[in-house]
Amino acid sequence: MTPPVVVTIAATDSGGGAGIAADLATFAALGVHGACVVTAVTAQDTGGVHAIHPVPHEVVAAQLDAVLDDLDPVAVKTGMLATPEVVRLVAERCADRILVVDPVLVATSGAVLASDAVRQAYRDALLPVATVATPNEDELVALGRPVSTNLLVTRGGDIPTTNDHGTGCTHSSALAAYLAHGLDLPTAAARADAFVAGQLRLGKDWTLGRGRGPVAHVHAIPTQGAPA
Ligand SMILES: Nc1ncnc2c1ncn2[C@@H]1O[C@H](COP(=O)(O)OP(=O)(O)OP(=O)(O)O)[C@@H](O)[C@H]1O
Ligand SMILES: Cc1ncc(CO)c(N)n1
Repeated sequence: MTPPVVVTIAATDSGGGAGIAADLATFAALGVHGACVVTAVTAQDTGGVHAIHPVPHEVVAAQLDAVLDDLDPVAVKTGMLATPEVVRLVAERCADRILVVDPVLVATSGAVLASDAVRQAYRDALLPVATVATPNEDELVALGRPVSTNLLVTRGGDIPTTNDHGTGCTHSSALAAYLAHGLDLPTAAARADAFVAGQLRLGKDWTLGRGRGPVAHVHAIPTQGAPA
């Protein structure tokens, strides 16, 4: 059976925990084909965000045109959009699809990932056309109320771990994947919570990097067959 297509519009994380890496790993795990539109390149590790380099607007638009035209994704998930122009572009081009907006404004590390103009564009243009938005509590405050869309406010959880970098991206991607498979919003939301919890449990004792490690993006680590 041909899998549904979901496109993530987001930035890279050189540490592999958040952003596009998290999104594509989650899509693959949940049986959807993932396409990706890269909005920015970040220099990032388990300690924080060191640099952000936005991709030129026309290159973002060209990626989005290519994917929408050829692969016809049933669902779109947005992560870090980097500029107000890209926020508006997504609102214009993707309003007729399942649209999961993770308004990436503030990372768990506290790093500020968006300007005031980006925030304003979310409020004016993108949130009103979203199927659902998944701000964390800091982002909800930053967006200000009221926001006119279905809101699924994310907040940590009860699994004790410091390996939680990328949980927000993983959660919103899982939500988009389950919606793409046809589940209703409450069921998709419950499954997305369970998926993230399972991945957090898998990686809770890992020692990757010196800071807040990535949420697990693998599924089972083979004990046999690795090169000696
Ligand atoms: N410690 C935890 N135990 C169980 N579930 C968790 C935990 N941390 C996160 N989650 C799940 O992941 C979802 C997203 O987490 P959170 O709100 O912390 O993301 P975030 O702040 O956007 O993360 P990031 O900026 O690192 O991507 C939560 O709503 C919850 O379902
Ligand atoms: C690229 C990227 N997207 C999203 C987040 C939010 O955690 C992050 N830290 N980095």
